[in-house]
Amino acid sequence: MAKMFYDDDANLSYLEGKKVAVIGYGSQGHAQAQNLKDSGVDVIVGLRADSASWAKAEEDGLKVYTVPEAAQMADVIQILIPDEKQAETYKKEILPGLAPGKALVFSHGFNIHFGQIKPPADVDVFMVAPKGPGHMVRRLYKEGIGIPGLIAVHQNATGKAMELGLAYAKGIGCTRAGVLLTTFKEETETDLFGEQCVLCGGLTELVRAGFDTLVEAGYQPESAYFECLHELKLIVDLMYEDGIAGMRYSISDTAEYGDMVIGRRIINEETRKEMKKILREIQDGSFAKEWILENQAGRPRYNAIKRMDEQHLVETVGKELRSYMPWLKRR
Ligand SMILES: NC(=O)C1=CN([C@@H]2O[C@H](COP(=O)(O)OP(=O)(O)OC[C@H]3O[C@@H](n4cnc5c(N)ncnc54)[C@H](OP(=O)(O)O)[C@@H]3O)[C@@H](O)[C@H]2O)C=CC1
Ligand SMILES: CC[C@](O)(C(C)=O)C(=O)O
Ligand SMILES: [Mg+2]
Ligand SMILES: [Mg+2]
Repeated sequence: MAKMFYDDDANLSYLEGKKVAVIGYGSQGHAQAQNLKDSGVDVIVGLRADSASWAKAEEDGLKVYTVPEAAQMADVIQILIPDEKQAETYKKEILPGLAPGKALVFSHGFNIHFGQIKPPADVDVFMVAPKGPGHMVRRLYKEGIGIPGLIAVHQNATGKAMELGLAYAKGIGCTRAGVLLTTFKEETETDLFGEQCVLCGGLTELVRAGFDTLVEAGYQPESAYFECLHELKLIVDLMYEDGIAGMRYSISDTAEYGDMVIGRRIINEETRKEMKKILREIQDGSFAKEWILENQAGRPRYNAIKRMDEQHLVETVGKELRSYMPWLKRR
């Protein structure tokens, strides 16, 4: 039976008298640091001395230090810089600031699970992983809404790692929606699988393929954009609120028949077989190895595909259409 934790299961007092350093002020860093601050936690931010984010974090009312200073000062150190940069920064700038009884925190298990970071045995190591993008972690917290999270303890040196982790999860708003007890292995593997096959890779490729098919058949790109990208959010909102069956309640019977019968031709046995293969590559470490090597080589594949995708017609048409929708929130 899955173990879930909610607001009443978490006590912020475990963070009382402790200083939390959030290392990095990107997607998750800015969200978690500000949510913790608004929850009354004593939080500082650790950045590179020449960081472009330094002034932004200060404007947001946070005290900023270099990474080694923040690691030295804090009792709880949350590493929120990109996964591929964490191991080096940890070794050079965070490890020297660790001391027995301190806590090291992650929002994704990549570096612990794949053995890139091996913390000393006398510190707590836990993960609080929001199941949502950082900008939504912040936006929804301000609206009084929570984003679900995962919690896992890798090392419990103090005997209080779980309590501290739950306090942290409450501080960033996750216990409002529910925090699931998991392991670093389960979080790492499911998170990588989800972002590759469904949430990001599967979705963006599906949108572009649908858009391209319509445009190549001579339909207006604007029509293809509304159909394959814009309306996706509205359909997903219904699934988010009420599941797949709930979404089907709102669409026409014609759409529902197409959903049930034609959808299976798009995501077919071959696709499911490929998903299983991708999962195996995540589980056996091949994907992690590939990503680490891609970074060591200066990201040639990442940069080339990113450049190409940014120039796709779906982006240029979408940019123009969205400029007439002033209600769309800007990051
Ligand atoms: N993005 C998300 O929504 C989610 C992310 N996660 C996990 O959270 C962690 C952080 O991811 P994310 O928020 O996307 O990261 P970002 O790419 O947004 O992090 C950028 C921040 O990291 C800083 N940074 C980059 N390199 C260094 C370095 N060498 N030394 C110091 N600071 C550095 C940047 O500094 P500067 O400002 O100077 O450029 C910036 O502040 C990862 O483990 C990720 O898997 C988990 C759930 C969701
Ligand atoms: C879906 C991508 C994600 O796993 C996330 C926002 O949860 C990430 O790594 O950014
Ligand atoms: Mg991820
Ligand atoms: Mg994720």
